[in-house]
Amino acid sequence: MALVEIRNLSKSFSKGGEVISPLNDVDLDIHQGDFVLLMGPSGTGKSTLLNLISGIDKPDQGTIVVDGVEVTKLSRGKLADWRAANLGYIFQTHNLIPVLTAYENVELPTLLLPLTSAERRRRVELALEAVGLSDRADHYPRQMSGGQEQRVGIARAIVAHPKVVVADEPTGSLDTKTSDQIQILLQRLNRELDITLVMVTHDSEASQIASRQMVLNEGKILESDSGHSNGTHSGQHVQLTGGQ
Ligand SMILES: Nc1ncnc2c1ncn2[C@@H]1O[C@H](COP(=O)(O)OP(=O)(O)OP(=O)(O)O)[C@@H](O)[C@H]1O
Repeated sequence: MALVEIRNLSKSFSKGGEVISPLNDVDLDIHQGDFVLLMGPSGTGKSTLLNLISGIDKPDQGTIVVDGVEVTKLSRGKLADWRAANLGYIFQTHNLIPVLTAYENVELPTLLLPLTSAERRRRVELALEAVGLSDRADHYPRQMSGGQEQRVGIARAIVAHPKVVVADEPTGSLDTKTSDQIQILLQRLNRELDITLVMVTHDSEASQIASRQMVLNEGKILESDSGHSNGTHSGQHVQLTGGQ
């Protein structure tokens, strides 16, 4: 069984008296450990698909099942709980809270989970370590570079140990060098922590780091076979579980 099963998914919007249908009867299976790249021209529904997978928006038709839970059926209240425990979201602009430190920004999502304070601290420390920012825990966003801020955004997305992490153009606001570093970090998190990732990008070079590559156009998803196989990584392994 796939980790994410999308069936007959359709979504339309009314815009200026016109109906736009970015997703039209879409089927897609995403498996545990996949790193899916979602590409396509502007306005073709890539963000719409991420918002449906993460339960931020509801489809007009179709179902999304994540690890056996039909997300498209959950009530608003249940969706918030489900999202806190199962879904990580990496934004293009990291959306960090400026008056909180890196540690506090990463800790935020864990406050919604039933964790002891010791377990919460352990998870935040491991997430910061996974993105290479343990030494910046007490820094505020204004004291960090754009790349470091995005690392905090990534730590925040993985701290709850979500089943799926979606990323909407996570390198879209970064320079080429920083963007490459963030992509390599995402690849490591995918390979070493087995984090399932769905990433929207306009950067065709990102096909180097993903295991599957898809293009969304005219309401449909087409998968190309140019993604890289998700082999075992031989480098030093990071971990989110603290070895337990
Ligand atoms: N809430 C909304 N109300 C009306 N139209 C919407 C809404 N959300 C998205 N759309 C429209 O749906 C289409 C798909 O939008 P979406 O943001 O998913 O595209 P995208 O592929 O992510 O684009 P980009 O690459 O530019 O970010 C666009 O025409 C957009 O204007």
